[in-house]
Amino acid sequence: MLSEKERNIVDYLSSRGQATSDQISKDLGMDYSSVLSLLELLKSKGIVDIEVNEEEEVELTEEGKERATKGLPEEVLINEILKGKEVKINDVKDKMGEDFKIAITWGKKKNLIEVKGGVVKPKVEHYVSPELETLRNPNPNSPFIDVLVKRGLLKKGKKVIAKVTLLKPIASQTEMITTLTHDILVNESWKNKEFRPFNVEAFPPFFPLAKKHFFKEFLDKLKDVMVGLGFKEIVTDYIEIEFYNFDLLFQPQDHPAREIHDSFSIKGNGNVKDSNLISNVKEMHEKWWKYTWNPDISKRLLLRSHTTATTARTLASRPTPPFRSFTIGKVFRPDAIDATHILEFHQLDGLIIEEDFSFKDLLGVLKEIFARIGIEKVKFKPAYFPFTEPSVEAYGLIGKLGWVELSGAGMLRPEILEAVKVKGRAGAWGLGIERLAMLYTGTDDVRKLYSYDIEYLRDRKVSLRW
Ligand SMILES: N[C@@H](Cc1ccccc1)C(=O)O
Repeated sequence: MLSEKERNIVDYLSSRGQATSDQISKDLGMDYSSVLSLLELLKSKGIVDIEVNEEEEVELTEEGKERATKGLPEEVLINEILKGKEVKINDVKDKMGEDFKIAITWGKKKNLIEVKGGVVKPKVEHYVSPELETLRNPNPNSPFIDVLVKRGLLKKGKKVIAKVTLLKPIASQTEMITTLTHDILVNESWKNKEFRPFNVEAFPPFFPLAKKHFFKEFLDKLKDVMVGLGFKEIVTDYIEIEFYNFDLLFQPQDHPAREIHDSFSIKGNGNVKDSNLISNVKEMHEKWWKYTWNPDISKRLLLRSHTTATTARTLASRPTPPFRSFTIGKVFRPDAIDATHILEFHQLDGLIIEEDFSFKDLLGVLKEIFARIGIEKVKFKPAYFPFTEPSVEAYGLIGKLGWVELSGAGMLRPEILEAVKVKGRAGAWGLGIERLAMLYTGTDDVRKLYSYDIEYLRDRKVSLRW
C-alpha cells in the first residue's frame, strides 16, 4: 500500500524510530514540501504519528551570501585595502565603491580604524569578524543573529517542522503503481501490482500567487465605483502651492488651518501662470474677507493637506458643464502617529458642475456612491467648510459601529465659481479613505494598511461590502 517515496521514508524511520521532517528531507534528498505531504499521507494510513511545530529559521539574504564568501566590508578594508598601512580616504573610496560607507562605519564602531585628516589609519594588522562564522553557518542561537539581521545580511523566518514517530514497522512489500503510464497498460504489468490510492485529504504543497496589495486593491475598487458613475479621474501632484490648497478655495490667509503646524510646508515658491485668475482671487478675498491679499503667501509650497486642492486645480482649468471629476490620492497633515492616525493618508474628492445642479442632487449623488459600497443608510448634518455653502457632513450606518462620519460636502461657493469664470452650479465633497478601508478589510490598526509583511498581506481579502 505504499509508494516508493513513502517506502523510503518508512525504511529511514525504521532504523531510528523518530526523525524530523528536516532530517528526512536532508538525508533522503527530497523536496521539503513533498516530505511534509508524504508524512501527512503516512499519518492518514496510521503508519506514523506527527507533531507539527514552527521553528525560527535564519536565512542569508542575497547580500549576506555575498558577504559570507567575500568577508564583511570592514574585513575587506583592513585585510585587503589597508594591510597595516594608512591610506588616503579617497583611495579607499575608489577601491571599495559602494561598500565604502559600510566599511568606515563598522570599522569605526568596532574600533578597527581611525579617520583623521583625510586618511584612514588601521588600528589592527588583520581582522576576522566574530560574526563571519554565523554568516557562513547560520544558527538561530548565535549571539550575532540580531546584528546580522540589522545589517540586512540575515532574514528571520518560520519553518514548519514535523516530528515523526514510526508507529508500526512495515514489512517490505510489492512495488505499487503511482502513475499509470502507456507502457504499464501495454505490457500489462499492472496485473500483478497494486495501485496506490489517492489521499484527497493530504495537504498539497503551498504555492502562493502574486496579488495586489490589499489597500491598493481597495483604492482601485473605489475608483471603479466613481468611473462607473461617470466621473473622470484627475491626478495632480503631492507638492502644491497654497494658492490651490487654500486661496482659490476661499480660505483667508489668516485662517487657522493655514498655520504652520497644520500642514507640512516646503521651502521655495511656486507660480500660477494665469494672471487673470490671480487678480480674480485677490478681488474675491479683498471684497469678502476685507483684508489686503498677499500674492507671496499664495505662492508658498506645501504638501497638500486635502485633495480638494486637486478640485481647485480642476476648477482653474475652467471645465464646461456638465462635468464630473474625482481624484483619489495622498494628503499630508502633521499629527501624532497611533492606531488611528498617520501623517499621510488618502482622500477621495469629487466635483460635479451642471447648469442647475442643486443641493438635493448633491445629496442624491452621495447616497448613490455610498449605496455602491454597501452603505444603505445615510444621514446628513449641517457643517462648515470655507469653500462650500451650504455644507454638510455625511454619516453612514455601519453595522455595530453605528453612525460613522464619512464625508464633508457642499455646494461650491459662488465666489469661487465667479473667480474661475465657470458658469453653472457645483457640488463638491471629500472623504477620508483609511477608515473605510479599515472597515472593509477588517484592519484594526491604520498602520497595517501599509504593511509589507507578506504573511499578513497574503490573508487579506478586499470587498466593497462591510
Ligand atoms: N477638504 C475637506 C472635505 C471637503 C471637500 C469638498 C467639499 C467639502 C468638504 C476636508 O478635508 O475635510
